Amino acid sequence: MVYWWNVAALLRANVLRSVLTARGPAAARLPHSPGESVARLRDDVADAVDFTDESVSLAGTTLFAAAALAIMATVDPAVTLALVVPMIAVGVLSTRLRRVIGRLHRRARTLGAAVTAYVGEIFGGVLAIKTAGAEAAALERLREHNRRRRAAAVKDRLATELLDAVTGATVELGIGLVLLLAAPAMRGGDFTVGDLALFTSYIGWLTALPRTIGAVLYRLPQAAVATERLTRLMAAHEDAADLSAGTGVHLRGEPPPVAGPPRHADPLRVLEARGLTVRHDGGERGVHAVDLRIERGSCTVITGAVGAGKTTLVRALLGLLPLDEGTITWNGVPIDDPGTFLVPGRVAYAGQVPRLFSETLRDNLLLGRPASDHELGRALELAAFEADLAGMPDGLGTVVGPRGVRLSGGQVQRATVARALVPAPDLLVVDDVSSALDVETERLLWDRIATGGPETLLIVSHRQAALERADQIVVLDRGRVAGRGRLAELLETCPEMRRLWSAELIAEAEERAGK
Ligand SMILES: Nc1ncnc2c1ncn2[C@@H]1O[C@H](COP(=O)(O)OP(=O)(O)OP(=O)(O)O)[C@@H](O)[C@H]1O
Repeated sequence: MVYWWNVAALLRANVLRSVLTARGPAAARLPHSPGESVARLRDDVADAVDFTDESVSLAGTTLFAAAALAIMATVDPAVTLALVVPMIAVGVLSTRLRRVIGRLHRRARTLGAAVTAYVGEIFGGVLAIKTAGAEAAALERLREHNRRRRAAAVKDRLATELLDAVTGATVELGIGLVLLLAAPAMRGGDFTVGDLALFTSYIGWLTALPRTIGAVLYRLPQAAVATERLTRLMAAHEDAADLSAGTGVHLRGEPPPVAGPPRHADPLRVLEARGLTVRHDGGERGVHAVDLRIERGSCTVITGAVGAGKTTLVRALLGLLPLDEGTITWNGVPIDDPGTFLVPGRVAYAGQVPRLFSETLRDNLLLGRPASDHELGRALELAAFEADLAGMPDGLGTVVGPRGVRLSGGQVQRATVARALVPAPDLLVVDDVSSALDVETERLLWDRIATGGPETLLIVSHRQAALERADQIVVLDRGRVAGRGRLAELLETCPEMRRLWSAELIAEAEERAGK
């Protein structure tokens, strides 16, 4: 049991290590639904470990069976040979059925993961389903997913049980054969009662062999499917050897302390991107040939209409999305893998959709890194969170609930910004926080960050407070740069900026009037 869980932990840790640290954007490797990834870490890991578990006993069983066979052959070679024949037949049948079982198993796993993914979506969207009155439709869809999964699982199970039954039947067949073949020899006195006792006790060892081989054989295609599905979550250059490599997984006792992000030798002077192009699904949507130059101490604001490509640009720059074209340099030196270079220590990122974990506020800010309460307090103050913290009886020990449900949307958003500020990055990147923050709170946030936060800022925003303080605004329109410069210049030269600005003035005036 300990072996089983240790191997499972090793496989899961290796997949997670690769997802979190391997070069290249992890988003490109993960399936669209988190439920599918979870299903792989649960079911495929179990399949792979079951196979290795069975394989361990194969060596011992083979040794005992070989010894039993040798002893039995010296007593009566003919009867012994007759016992070997059905075992070979089982071996041949197993080999034949392997491909079929592999196909059926792959289908069962895919449909099983679809059910998990859909249940995950239902839990994530309970409110949306209820407000749309779509409970019946959602449940019917779940039933349909389940029906398909059940049909595939029954076929998969039938095939494996059939093979198991056939291998099991060879034991009974073997005993019958010994009785049948040894009867004449016993009558003639050549096969003694002692020989019969020896054969019937050894037959167990002998028949354990096809049973074990059968178990290994029918688990082999399942393990192959599982290994393939797990390695597909890992970086492109990693394979089954990396999946099972002993990479120092800590299995017993207290885990060692996590080191904070390293301070890098070459602090930011200028981060430059040229010709950044991302085509979502190979089409027009995304960003096209965007240049960006971010100098130390500057505030750059990316703005544009809904769907203009702002998030895509930021994520492409940070290596979170695969680039179709473009180069990125740090102080003039090309970065060949932004995903592992533009990370805490150099850059911190607060995404548009904030993610908190079901832990305390302190753990959410630290994420395992070392930092004093004083440093946390400073980050929270920069993120305009200190008044909220003062109102929390448990302070930094407040448990925020799954995804931070016990906090307001604005608190989750600002806690995420505070988390990005804890490691005091060279460059702070914040994607549109305005959906959860009112105009005044957002203004306070930018004021605080501008006076006491990181020197260099890259902000996605359409708010006046951000646009007015920008040294450089990049206006995106349908994935392309429509204008670049300070607000005053752009209001003169860029029609898209004028349109966005007047829409923003109206929206903020309405918000202040409480509409
Ligand atoms: N993963 C994806 N797959 C396919 N299309 C995508 C994907 N992500 C974004 N898009 C599309 O690319 C375009 C740009 O999206 P993006 O999220 O970058 O815009 P945005 O300016 O950040 O929008 P918003 O203001 O709503 O945040 C949109 O048309 C969007 O539908």
